[in-house]
Amino acid sequence: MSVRTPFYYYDLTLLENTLEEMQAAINNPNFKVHYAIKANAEDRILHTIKKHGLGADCVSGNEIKKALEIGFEPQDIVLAGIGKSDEELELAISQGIHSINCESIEELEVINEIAERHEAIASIAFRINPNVDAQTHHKITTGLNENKFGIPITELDAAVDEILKHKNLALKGIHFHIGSQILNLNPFANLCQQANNVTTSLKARGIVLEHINVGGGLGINYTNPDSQLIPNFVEYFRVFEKFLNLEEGQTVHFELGRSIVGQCGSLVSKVLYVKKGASSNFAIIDAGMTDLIRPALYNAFHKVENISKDGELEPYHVVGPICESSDTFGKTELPKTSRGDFLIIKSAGAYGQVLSSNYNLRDRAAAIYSDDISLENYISSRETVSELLAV
Ligand SMILES: Cc1ncc(COP(=O)(O)O)c(C=O)c1O
Ligand SMILES: N[C@@H](CCCC[NH3+])C(=O)O
Repeated sequence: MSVRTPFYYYDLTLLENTLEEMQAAINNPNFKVHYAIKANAEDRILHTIKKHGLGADCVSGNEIKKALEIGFEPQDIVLAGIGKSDEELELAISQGIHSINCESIEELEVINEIAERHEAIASIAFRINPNVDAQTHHKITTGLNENKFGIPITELDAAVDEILKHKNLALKGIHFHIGSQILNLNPFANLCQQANNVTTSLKARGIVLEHINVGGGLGINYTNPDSQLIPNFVEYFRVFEKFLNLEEGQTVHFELGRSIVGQCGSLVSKVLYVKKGASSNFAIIDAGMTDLIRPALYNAFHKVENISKDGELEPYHVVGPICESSDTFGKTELPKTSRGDFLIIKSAGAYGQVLSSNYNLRDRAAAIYSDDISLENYISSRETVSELLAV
């Protein structure tokens, strides 16, 4: 198999197991998960997810097109985004997707105009900013007043007044998404409380919604991934079972991304050079921030392992080849590492490959899948440096 490093390696068995465990954790037939395509949009990943009965949460017209191409039914697709273009709204309305999550009162006018042109009634869910602290990294917090997302909860009444004026819009649901990589479940309980306040006040106006969309956000274990390859979905869904007040027949939508695909992907790279540094040696690898930007963007930690060597651990600063000082995968301990060793950067299945770029005019990393070749076979078939350089 001739795939040049760096490449993404996806363990499809782990993905299948994660999906099975997630579906088994759902006790309520009215709970439905839409996978957040933004986390990983590789065809084989999407086909696997679709096979397990999930819907698709999209944030652009191209994500809708991709979802349709994979075979997701329009009724299983939702669209969010604070800046949807007219073309994206046209696509969503002409395809008759399940709902458009509307993020501002200003957007309603535009959606109505497009729906009218299509002689359609657009199904709307208001994305509400609940001002709930997700207790995660500030750059991936989305549900605080200071964040750009959603309609402030204080403006909900005005938004309802506005939607009722438009004959081509139907208010079907509400939507929230408070942030990502959330490990403490309390914020989700707080979110339920806010959702209950909203449904109560809408009910007082005679409006009973078809669905409540609580977004995504469940985090994964980056520090010690092997100790928890599959997140605790049981506890996660239990929060919503316990705290969300539902009307008969009301459905609850979830938009999970990271918790489904995060642990099944690794970035596989090769050590190019080991050079002496001031406090520890630099292990310079052929993967960089163009392949996985999370460490540079959020100081995110991803566990790095040398899968070519065993032995006593030494400190290394693992860095990429890009001309940016933020192009680092952090300081860690590895067995004595040398040129040609394979290093894997773990937990890279979500917001990894999708966020890659070709800065420095670098090639983008390809993907290989566990059912094409196991990682062990791939590595052992390329043992010498000359073979490595020949791929
Ligand atoms: C609206 C919306 N839904 C769902 C998600 C998926 O979040 P996560 O990957 O944390 O589950 C995101 C990303 O944070 C989002 O912005
Ligand atoms: N890109 C972020 C998550 C953002 C999710 C999109 N709202 C990350 O890697 O953690």
